[in-house]
Amino acid sequence: MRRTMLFMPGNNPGMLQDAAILGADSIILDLEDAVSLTEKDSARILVREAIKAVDYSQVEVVVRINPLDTEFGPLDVEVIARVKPDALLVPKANEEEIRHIDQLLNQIEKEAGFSPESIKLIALIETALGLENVHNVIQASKRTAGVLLGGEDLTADLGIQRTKEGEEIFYARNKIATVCRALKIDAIDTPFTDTNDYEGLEKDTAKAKGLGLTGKAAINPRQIDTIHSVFAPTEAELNYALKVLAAMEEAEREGKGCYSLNGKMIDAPVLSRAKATVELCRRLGMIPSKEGDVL
Ligand SMILES: CC(C)(COP(=O)(O)OP(=O)(O)OC[C@H]1O[C@@H](n2cnc3c(N)ncnc32)[C@H](O)[C@@H]1OP(=O)(O)O)[C@@H](O)C(=O)NCCC(=O)NCCSC(=O)C[C@@](O)(CC(=O)O)C(=O)O
Ligand SMILES: [Mg+2]
Repeated sequence: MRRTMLFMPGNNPGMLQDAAILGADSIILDLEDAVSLTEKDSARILVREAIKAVDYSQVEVVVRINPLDTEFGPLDVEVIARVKPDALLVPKANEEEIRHIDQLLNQIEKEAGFSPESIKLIALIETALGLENVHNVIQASKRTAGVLLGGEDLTADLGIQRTKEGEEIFYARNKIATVCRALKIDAIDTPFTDTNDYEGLEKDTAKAKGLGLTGKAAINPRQIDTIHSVFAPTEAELNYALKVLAAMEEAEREGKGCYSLNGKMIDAPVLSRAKATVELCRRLGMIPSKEGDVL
């Protein structure tokens, strides 16, 4: 699961050291915008050494590289891929760049003796062109495991203002959620940048979830619990899903093909949503995982 992907500057040793125990599903060790030009080389070395030395087995380790057309990008791929992070996050992703990185990784994996395609890619969609081409961007590599929406850069590219309400990124969220769902990969929402506004974060996360995004980037550990709680089904949703499944079992016992719950017909989409809710609750440990324990 990638409910939370926590960004941290790749030049901050303290943050890299503690990153595994903060509770995020993924951590993004950033070599791009959070690191100044003068620190790019030292940050790359620090991130490489952290991946070698720190026990990150509890979290997914993602490294945001610099674009390949900068002097830093190619070296980021070369140096970081050799220590086998779980994934690289590709900023301002476009088709060509994803294809090129895929080829570089093929070569490195072969030389290093890693399994083919063991290093995944996450495409950071933060340009108008990337958004319009998102389907092709994803399909440029079989490694693409998710898309992350970059709201700040995208709105800058569109020449519009970024607001807390986020109406201006409705289309981007919608498009990314739909394409990712169609291609069965994760759709991660842009970070909420006011780290002290928990209510705003909760509303923003709920909006993204409501449109079909499957997780959200974070920029501070204090944001993790709020995001996780929004992405967890509520008690009411779980109870309803359990009732739907119980009604289905009863209908099956009675040989009925069609049945209702509290007067509402239960059809295939309702059933499949109920199964997905129960499955998610099991994965989150909200209910026991053994089949039959609950129903
Ligand atoms: C925001 C702030 C400065 C606040 O600092 P504060 O000091 O007030 O935080 P406090 O809460 O007081 O910290 C309490 C304790 O947590 C530790 N701690 C804090 N943050 C932590 C963290 N992230 N990871 C691990 N540990 C952390 C801290 O070290 C301290 O530890 P300790 O001293 O031991 O108690 C800080 O969080 C921070 O730097 N965040 C990351 C910023 C970043 O990576 N930005 C770039 C990526 S986004 C981006 O690029 C998006 C996009 O691509 C997309 C688009 O386009 O939209 C774009 O282009 O924009
Ligand atoms: Mg950005």
